[in-house]
Amino acid sequence: MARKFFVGGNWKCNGTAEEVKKIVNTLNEAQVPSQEVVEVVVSPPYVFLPLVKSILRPDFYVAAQNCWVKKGGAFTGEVSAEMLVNLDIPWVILGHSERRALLNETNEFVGDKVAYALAQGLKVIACVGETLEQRESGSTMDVVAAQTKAIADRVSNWSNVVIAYEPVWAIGTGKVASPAQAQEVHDELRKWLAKNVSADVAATTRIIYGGSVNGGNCKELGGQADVDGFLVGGASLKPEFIDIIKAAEVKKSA
Ligand SMILES: O=C[C@H](O)COP(=O)(O)O
Repeated sequence: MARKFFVGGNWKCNGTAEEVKKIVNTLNEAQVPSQEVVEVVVSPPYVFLPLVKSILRPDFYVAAQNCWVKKGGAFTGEVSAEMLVNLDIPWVILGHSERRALLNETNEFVGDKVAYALAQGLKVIACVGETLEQRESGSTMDVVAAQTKAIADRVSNWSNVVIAYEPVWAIGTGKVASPAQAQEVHDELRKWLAKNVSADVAATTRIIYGGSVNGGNCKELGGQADVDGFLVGGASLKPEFIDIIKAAEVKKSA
């Protein structure tokens, strides 16, 4: 089964209601490849989820940027996976490096969240990636494997998981991984899945790249054999996000 190109826009903690409407209007008017070619998901801050869902074109989907690790209750400030399901929000981003670093989310905690969200029926964009220090010390694959293992230890059905490889040093820095660097890690990650999960999961799970993706570098990155799309931060707030969605065409002509 071919892996459908996936483009996610992570708006992080940005925007006013007016700005969000403007971004959605731009997306709604864009001519992009069909749903058969590319799956597009945008992830606004929590408070804007219902607004975005209500005005976004029907061939694009919404994602939350996080959710709680277990059933709701006395967890002030958290939003449960069940609430997202209740609002018909299909996707959630979990394990983003900003949350791992700023909110001390461990591999195990992220693994628990992924398993819980999937069990409630959400689809998950699970983020992994190494810091610059880890890359320079040669431990990129050990770090990414440990992050993925914490998920694999808790999840058996991978059909609703997209893995986002996001090297921390490339996020928001303008210092994008080279196509070869991205391909190398994606290939290693796929081999890790084949060895530790199954050949089928390795072949079918989409591994997308994130970190300073923009309208200029998306085609070459997207043309790599094991790069199945992108998780885009800064550029997803700009009209160039449409060019990034269109990069899905590189796989059609490959
Ligand atoms: O989730 C998205 C990533 O953190 C990438 O962000 P960026 O495109 O601004 O580097």
